[in-house]
Amino acid sequence: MILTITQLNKQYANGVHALKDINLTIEKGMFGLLGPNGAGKSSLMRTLATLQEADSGTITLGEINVLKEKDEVRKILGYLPQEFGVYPRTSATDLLHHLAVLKGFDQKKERTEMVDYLLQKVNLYEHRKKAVSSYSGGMRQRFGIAQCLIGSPKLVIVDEPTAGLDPGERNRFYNILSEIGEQVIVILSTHIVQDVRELCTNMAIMDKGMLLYSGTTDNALDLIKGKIFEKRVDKAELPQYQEEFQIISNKLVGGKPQIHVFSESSLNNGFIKAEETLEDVFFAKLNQLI
Ligand SMILES: Nc1ncnc2c1ncn2[C@@H]1O[C@H](COP(=O)(O)OP(=O)(O)OP(=O)(O)O)[C@@H](O)[C@H]1O
Repeated sequence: MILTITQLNKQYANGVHALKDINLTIEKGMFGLLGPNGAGKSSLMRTLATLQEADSGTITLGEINVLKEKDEVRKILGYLPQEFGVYPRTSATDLLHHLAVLKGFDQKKERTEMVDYLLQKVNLYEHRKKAVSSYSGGMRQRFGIAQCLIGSPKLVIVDEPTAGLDPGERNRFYNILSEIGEQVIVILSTHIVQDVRELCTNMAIMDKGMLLYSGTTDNALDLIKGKIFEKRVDKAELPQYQEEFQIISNKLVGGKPQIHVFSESSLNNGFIKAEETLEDVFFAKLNQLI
């Protein structure tokens, strides 16, 4: 099944043009959608999840016209929004049963098998009787994945799923997601570049409602190959470097700024060639250097 987005536009009543002529084709596997805050990622995700209307354009998922046949989409959609509410004092098992009933699973035996399977899949089976509202952030996100897998969706959308998770929980979450990505389309919307590098073969970069890149993560890295140089500098020297060079990132390493500079030609004076990262591509694209 292939998801095809064509000339998609959305402008909110306050005038913000959140989606500008978006064209994107997404196949089975993990797809990373990267963009800074306000780029339009959630607007796109919500439109795909049939939760809001577009002004113009088309979206097809296999044979389904997503913008028109919303019920058909919902049958094969799993959506994990940025924030999801849970009922207080309701156990994971009860909540999954409740959500499965809402999705039309009215046979208790079949539903119980599915709920148990999902709880095992996300490693929450031993915590199934605890209230979801008492779960840690990571457990809650794993529960979120379980609820979005009810009914074996063909399209899974997860919006900023790893914010606030510690490294161990993030890894567990990654592993579950990439397993799902072997079978269906998974769209991971995030501003965390590392999430995309580790999980996704294909990706897109969005900013201010526009699509700046779509393709493989490897091809994205090729765009800046040999053009990124790094140097550790003193804090006081930073403004001077900012004036002289195209600094695309600036991180503290051992308390000293380490700058990444984009340059078409080789740089000397203490600069060394950096190993290109997706973060460099991201910032180079946002700064319209490539
Ligand atoms: N319902 C709305 N009404 C008006 N403007 C909105 C609405 N939802 C989003 N926006 C605006 O549209 C733009 C895109 O927002 P969106 O939430 O899609 O971006 P995002 O990339 O998901 O950002 P974030 O990571 O912060 O959620 C922003 O400028 C935002 O303020």
